[in-house]
Amino acid sequence: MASTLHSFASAADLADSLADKVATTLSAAIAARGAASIAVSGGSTPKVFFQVLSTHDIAWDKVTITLVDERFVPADNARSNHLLVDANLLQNKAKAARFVPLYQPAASVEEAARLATVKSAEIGIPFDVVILGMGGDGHTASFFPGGSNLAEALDASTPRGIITMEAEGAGEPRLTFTFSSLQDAALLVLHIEGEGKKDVLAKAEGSGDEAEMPIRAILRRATSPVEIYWAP
Ligand SMILES: O=C1O[C@H](COP(=O)(O)O)[C@@H](O)[C@H](O)[C@H]1O
Repeated sequence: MASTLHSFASAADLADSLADKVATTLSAAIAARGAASIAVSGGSTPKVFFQVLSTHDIAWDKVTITLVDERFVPADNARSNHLLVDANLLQNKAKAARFVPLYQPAASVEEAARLATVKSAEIGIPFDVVILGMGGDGHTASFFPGGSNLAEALDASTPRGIITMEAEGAGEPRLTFTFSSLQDAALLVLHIEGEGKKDVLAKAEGSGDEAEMPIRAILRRATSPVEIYWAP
């Protein structure tokens, strides 16, 4: 499916525009079905966008928020994506939203993935909005190059849900929605910032294996168009 690049003069401009687009999409879903869903990324990039989105006038009590991926760490760990969402998105008007965490306090990451899959199945499919990020190594969600379950995660026939991922560049074991869960969102966004990420994107758009740069799976095979939001 095609992708469209939306470039902005600053990260603040990007955050305003992306928050407007997401708010409009969520509100349209609520008008049509009485509910809306959004899966967001962690990392350093989405913080300002989260803060702006949290102030939008949406029927947040009808919105379910989850994460595209998470570290196998509790929500009070400084590296938790849940913590980032709590501090920046589940604030202001968005406090009324329901949050479905991927981390579960289970004995193993595999058991946590199983429990998270059960809990996330209550969220309607497909997602109304998915916001992906991208690492400098071309990973997105927790689809890491060299990841322990990368082939399964990227296989379009792997069922919707959460699987585990371990990789050298990932730090802790990870929990990630599969490619099949994310690729058909009504609004599928790749949010990246900085010249370095633009270079990584250009490389990913070239030829080469998906396993080397897993973002290629989204760019090449997502059934929804990929809206790329970039600022320097
Ligand atoms: O590990 C992760 O990193 C990516 C990118 O993060 P950034 O700090 O370069 O913005 C993120 O999309 C993913 O959700 C996160 O778990």
